[in-house]
Order: sequence, then structure tokens, then C-alpha cells
Amino acid sequence: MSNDMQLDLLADLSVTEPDLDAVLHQVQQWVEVGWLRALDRALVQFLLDMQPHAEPLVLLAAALTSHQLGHGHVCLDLAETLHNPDASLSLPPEGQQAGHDVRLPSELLRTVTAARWAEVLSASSLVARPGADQQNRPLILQDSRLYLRRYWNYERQVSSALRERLATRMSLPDNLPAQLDALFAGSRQHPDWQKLACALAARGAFSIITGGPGTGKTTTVVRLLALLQGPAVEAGQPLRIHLAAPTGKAAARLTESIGGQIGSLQIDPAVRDQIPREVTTLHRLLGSLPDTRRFRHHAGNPLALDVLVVDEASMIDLEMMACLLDALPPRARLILLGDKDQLASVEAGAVLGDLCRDAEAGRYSEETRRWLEQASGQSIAGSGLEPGDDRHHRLAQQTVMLRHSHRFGADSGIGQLARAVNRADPAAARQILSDQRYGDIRQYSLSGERDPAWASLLLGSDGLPGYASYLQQLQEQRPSPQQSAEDPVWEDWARQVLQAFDRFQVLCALRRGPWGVEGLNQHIAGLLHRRGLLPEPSGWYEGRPVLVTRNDYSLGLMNGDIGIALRIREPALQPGEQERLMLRVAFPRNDGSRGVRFVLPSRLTEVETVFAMTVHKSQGSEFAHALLVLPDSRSPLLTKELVYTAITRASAHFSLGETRSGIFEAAVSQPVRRISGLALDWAGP
Ligand SMILES: Nc1ncnc2c1ncn2[C@@H]1O[C@H](COP(=O)(O)OP(=O)(O)OP(=O)(O)O)[C@@H](O)[C@H]1O
Repeated sequence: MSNDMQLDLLADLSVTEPDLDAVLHQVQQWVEVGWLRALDRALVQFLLDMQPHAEPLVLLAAALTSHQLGHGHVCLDLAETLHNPDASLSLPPEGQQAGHDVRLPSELLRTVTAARWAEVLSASSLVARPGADQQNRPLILQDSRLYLRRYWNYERQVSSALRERLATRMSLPDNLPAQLDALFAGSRQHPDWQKLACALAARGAFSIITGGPGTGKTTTVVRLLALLQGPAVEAGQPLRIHLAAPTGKAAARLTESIGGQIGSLQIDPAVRDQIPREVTTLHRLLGSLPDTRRFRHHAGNPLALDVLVVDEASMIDLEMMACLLDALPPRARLILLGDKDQLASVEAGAVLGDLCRDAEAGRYSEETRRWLEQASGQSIAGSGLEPGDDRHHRLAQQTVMLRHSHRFGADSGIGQLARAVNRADPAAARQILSDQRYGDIRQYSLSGERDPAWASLLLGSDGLPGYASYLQQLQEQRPSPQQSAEDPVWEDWARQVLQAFDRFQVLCALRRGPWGVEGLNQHIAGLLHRRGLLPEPSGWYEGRPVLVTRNDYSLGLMNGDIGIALRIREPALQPGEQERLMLRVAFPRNDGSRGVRFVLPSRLTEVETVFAMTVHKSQGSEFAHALLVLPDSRSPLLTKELVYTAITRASAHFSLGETRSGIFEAAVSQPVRRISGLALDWAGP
């Protein structure tokens, strides 16, 4: 093409909107280069089938709305998208560069204004306006936000269910102040936020208890359950209490911590016996139906319970929240526990973050403040809260943020670092990392994969656990091959190896590139193989740790479960046959029984090696030593929430591995953005 022709074309592009051919071609090309999903293109085709004369800008908006869902955004915000199209749409995607032959969204949208886009969408028969009787239209435009109808419905359902629950007052024990005093006797915090949280959660059908790691969310909820169960047991009608978490791993962790907390509670044993210790996943609780998005429990077949506690609520996505609220009986209490500052779920929506907008400031109305002070016998004046009112801060009246970490005090580097990152203060975070006084945090500058410091960090050094220890455990504790398959030594061995593996985890931000999951997994397996710790560096080999990436109900495995391949003795299938050593993948049962199940590797189709794991996948887990490796280039995925979540996965040691200077600072300065209408529904004036 001559220069003149190119100039003509550019001039043309600057004044005209993309036509149908341009949009369809673009969507097709973006799918081919992996920028959009086939699913996004299928939506365009579906809309074209419904309306063959659909406006190109409507089809483009629909494809981008669907694309945004894949990035956790519930809707497409037209104005925000046009303000900075490539960044808002995260295109080109992670690990890809803009190529000469692939057009960027900013080029395609150059001539489009938000007003014009909204005008075209409003005029389309594919787009409904909220409140209008246009049930058959697949897209909804609310203000500047375009939704697929299903997600708009989820937002409406969540908001209206919460409004109803917030208006419901539950009956309280007669002598609430005395009971709270007894349950929180010996408290040294003033005010004691745990006591206040317990009081608020007792009075309503919905409440949120948020707080960072070790702030006592579990401790508080166990006391709350004792408070609620006491009078019910006395009346001979114990409450049906259920505990749940979004993933199997999170459920297993809560099972463990709640067991200890209940055991140490000084209450009537008859009441203690009626507090459950078992935690289920939300999918199990609601009853997943195979091959559908629906659940066995819904408004027509509600859950049979009086109290539901959901831990790690930051991992609940919008669709799950809508389904959960739908399945709850109206007069059941729902208590969400979680850390609002953590990364949200991978799926669309950042429900806990959206609902906790006022948690930091408090925003209690005069009435709530008086009620809290009277119930708890404590003054909350002077605790730095901002005033609020019931009309504009409805949700805040049932939300408490726990502010004191009992696990990470002033002398804890992990606690200090997490707080500095949360404040988006990179200079303070760097200072803490460099401060030799903190023995629980370290920073490493990694020059490349061949850096000896990198290898010793991965294997374990300076008293910090690495991957060598679980492999040594695997070799040294291996039962004799003569031990019968029925002997519990095989299960004991597998449990020890799994527990040893759990002590260390490499976390990373990205999937692609040498410092993403894929590159790191290959590199670490290669290193362990070269050191004689693994028999093979790829395929199925003994010692391979794997992460389940999709729920598999037939195998009883949940997304996020971690197993390790081990050669164990298998029972003979037929009489007279010899028992043999076979490679099986050992998974913890995650039901509090400390049992192990063994699965044939060939049955595991949705697993990946997990020497390295994305921070997203690590939510709900905790490791004695967590090592966060940052990549050598900036990415929109590197946010302060991601760094905060990684730091708070560490229970004893946190290490930061940097491959280029400045990336950590850039990440800590960048907050996550999730577009949704839920936050606006609950935002103050
Ligand atoms: N009021 C308190 N006084 C003393 N110790 C406390 C108090 N509350 C909690 N703890 C202790 O602090 C630790 C963390 O408490 P808990 O497990 O309840 O926190 P959490 O917020 O649920 O933690 P996470 O979600 O990070 O696991 C526990 O060892 C617990 O016994």
C-alpha cells in the first residue's frame, strides 16, 4: 500500500465508526490471536442471529462485555473503557505484545464517544433499560454500564436480598450484655472489636466481620455461635448451624482452627456439643448439579439451617453470592467472615470488597452506636470512626472490622509489611523489608534462573523451609516395599509428605514467561531433578505435586486441592495376584479426618504441576514459608491486593524475590480495579 493510500485510510478511520465488517473481522482476529475467547465471539453470533441488522457498536460492546467478565468485571463501563481502552480491557493480554497486524481496541474505538455509544445501545432492540418491560433483551444498559442480562440479574438479586436481610431484626438473648461480658472476659482491647462484632452479628439476619490475618475472626464467630446456641439448647431446640468456605482448602483450614477454638471455650458442654466443627464447601452445601450452573438448593428448596457462617468470603463471586442468598431461608442468620483487602475471586465480581466500602470508617449511625455501647458496655467514641447514618450507610450498620492482629504484632515483619502494602506505601514497605530487625521477612534480588541464591532459596536454606525437605521426607520415611497394601504406614507416609510440602510455596503473579507459573514450574522441576531429588523433570513422576484446577465430584476433588504422586503398594485386584508398587496421587481428605485418598494419575485430567502457584490460586491457603517471585516487567495484574494476599499467606516467613528493581514499588502503588454496580448500590452519598 502506498503512503498516500495509508494516509487516506487513516484519515478515514479518524472520522468513521467501525462498520459491521470491521467489527466482525476484528472480533474474529482477536479470537485467533488469543485476545478474546471463542465464547465472546459466540455471543456476537448469537446476537446477530437474533437481530441480523444489529448495530456494529452494539456487537462490539457485547463482545467486550463478555471479555470483561473473563477478567472479573461484572459489566463494561463505557466511559471508563473509552478513557483508556487498551488498559481497561487488558489488551494485549498478559505475556503478549501489540503486533503490527493486530489492531488495538484504542484504534478501533478512536472515533467513538461515550454519549454516542450509549445512544446506539439505547436504540438497539437487543438492549433493555432497567425497569422497562423488555425481558427478552439479552443486554442491559444502566447508566454507563452494559451488562449481560444474567449478571445484571445477579446484582439485583444480591442487592434486594441484602436489603431484606438488613431490615430483619432477630431475637436476642435476654441478658446480652452479661453474656457478652462472660464470653469476652479478660479482653485487653479497648474497644474490643471482637465483642462489638459478636453483638452486631447476633442482632441481624446478615452481618460481615472483616479483618486481616489473625485479627480473631474465627475466635469471634465461635463465641457468637455459643451466644446464639445457649438459649436454643436450653429451650430444647438447638439451632441448625452450618459452616462453609468457597474452596476445599479454605474449608479444611477453618475445620482445623475452629476445632481448636471450640475445645478451649469455657461453656456448658451441652452447648459446645451443638457447635459444628465440620466445614463444607459452598458448592457442596448448595448441592451442585452436574453439567449445569444450578444448585439443588434455591428459593423453592431452601437450605435447612438457622445460621450459616461463610469464611474466606473475599473469594465469593457475584454468581455464587446470588445463589447463596437465594437458597437461604429468610429468617436464617448469614455471617460472612473475610479479609476485604485480599484479591477478589477469579470469577466476576468483588462482592466482599464492594460490600465493605465503609468498613474502615465504621459509619455507624447514632442509633447503632448507642446500641453497641449499651450491649458491649464499651465506648467507641475516640476510636477514630467516621459518623454515618442508616439511610446512606445501611450495610455499615451490620459490619465490623477487626483491627488488632493477635498473630502479627508490632514486632512481626509480616504484619508490618502487610499493613504498609495495604496502605499503598511502597517506601515504607521497602524500609520494612530492609530492616534487619525483622527475622520473619527477607528480600532477594534474583539475577536470573542460574542465580545460586535462587537455587538455595528453592531448596531451603538459612533455616527456611524449601522444596528439598518434602522430597527428603519422601525418600527417608518411605515404607519398606514389603509392607502390605493394607498397612496404615502407606497412608501415614503420604500424610507426612503432604504436610511437609505444605510448609513452603512459591507464589507468582503471572501464568506466562520465565517468572510465571509455567516457566517457574519447569525450572523448579528441572532444578530438583538435577539435584537428584526428582526421578524425572516432566510427565508423571514420583514427588510431582499437582493442583486440581476444576471441581470433580466423581473423584471428590475440589478446585484448589493439592496432591502428590507417590509410589505406593496397591492391593491385588484378583485372588492370587501379587500386590504391586504403583504411582498414585495422594490427596488430603480435607474433612478434618486427617485421612488421605489415593487417585490414579490417569483419572486426573484437570491438574497442573504446583511448584509455583498464582497468588489468586493460593487464596484460602497458608504456608509456613511463602516466597513471592515478581516478574521482570510491569503488568496490570501486579497490584497491591496481589502483593498483600501473597504476604498474608505466610504464617512464619515471607520472602520476596525480585528479578528487576522497581516492579515491587509499581505493584504496591497500583490498586485493583473491578467494575461492578454493587459497590455503587451500597456507596454512601
Ligand atoms: N482476643 C484475643 N486475645 C488473645 N488471643 C486471641 C484473641 N483473638 C484471637 N486470638 C488468637 O489469635 C490467633 C488468630 O485468631 P483467629 O484464628 O481467630 O484469627 P482469624 O482472623 O480467624 O485468622 P485467619 O483468618 O488469618 O486464619 C489465634 O491463635 C487466637 O487464639
